[in-house]
Amino acid sequence: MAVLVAEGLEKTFRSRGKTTRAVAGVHLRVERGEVLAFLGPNGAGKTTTIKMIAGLIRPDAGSVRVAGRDPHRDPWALRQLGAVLEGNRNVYWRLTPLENLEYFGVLKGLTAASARRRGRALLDRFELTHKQNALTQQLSRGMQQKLAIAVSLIHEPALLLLDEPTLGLDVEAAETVKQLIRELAGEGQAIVLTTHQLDVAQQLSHRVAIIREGRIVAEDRTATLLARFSGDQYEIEVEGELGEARRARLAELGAQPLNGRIVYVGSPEGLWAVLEALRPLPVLRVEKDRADLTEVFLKLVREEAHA
Ligand SMILES: Nc1ncnc2c1ncn2[C@@H]1O[C@H](COP(=O)(O)OP(=O)(O)OP(=O)(O)O)[C@@H](O)[C@H]1O
Repeated sequence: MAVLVAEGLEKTFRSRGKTTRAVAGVHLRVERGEVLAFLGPNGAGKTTTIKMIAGLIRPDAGSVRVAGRDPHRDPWALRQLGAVLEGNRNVYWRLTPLENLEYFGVLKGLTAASARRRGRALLDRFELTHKQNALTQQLSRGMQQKLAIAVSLIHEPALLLLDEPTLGLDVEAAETVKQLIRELAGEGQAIVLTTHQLDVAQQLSHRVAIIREGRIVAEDRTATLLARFSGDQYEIEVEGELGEARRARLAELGAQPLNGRIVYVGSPEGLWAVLEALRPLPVLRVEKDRADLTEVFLKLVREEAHA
């Protein structure tokens, strides 16, 4: 069973005579152990969607099921959610990390003893034990972010919602948080990740959903989406002189020598013909042009804009 199933979500805001259709029929699905990167330009409807999933905004239409139940009707479903939204404001700066974990654990329905036990285990796991009695405001930003994630996991939720988990962190802290997210997913945690850092989304996500003007414009496995947008261009590097005859043959096949490389645009079968024509020159490198998530994102968002 999918941990999150959101279907046909819609939300229109009306304020001071202005109507904004923030979310216009969004479907999302996340399985156990899966990281879904939920991406979109500013104002696309991400936060509104996430808040509907988290039970914070009631949808005008559509449904949300977390571990099979509706967080808008069922407190049990709400307890299946953990969230770090809008920075790390889900922690109290004047409490210590352990106090934060105990406080939020009890708030989520754990007994004081089990909140403390689980809090200690999370501090250990997130390598924060040495800071358990320091004030949270005295921790580094990376440590505060790790604590925010630990707090969101105190009640062992089925679904974790993470908004910009690496924003503002230095390279090392960001790597630690990314590694943590990978490990959590590896242990079966279902995660929805919203971020404008597309490299982070590419590194962490199994699936990507891109929203624009309230609608999902692409939803697929990250690898599939990248492959779909990767070009048919190959670069080949060989050692030695090509010679006249070989150059002519390459031209027939649609391959062009360019700055010491051979550039070929075409099918994989055609590539074999090009390699055959290069025989017996030693091949140093064959590389396919690969799209990254930033290119995919920009193409999709622009494509839609022109549609
Ligand atoms: N409470 C509200 N009242 C009126 N309009 C709102 C409200 N919340 C959001 N909106 C509008 O709904 C649209 C979607 O906003 P939302 O915050 O969901 O976008 P987002 O994708 O999270 O953007 P960002 O990446 O900038 O955070 C925007 O046009 C926004 O101005």
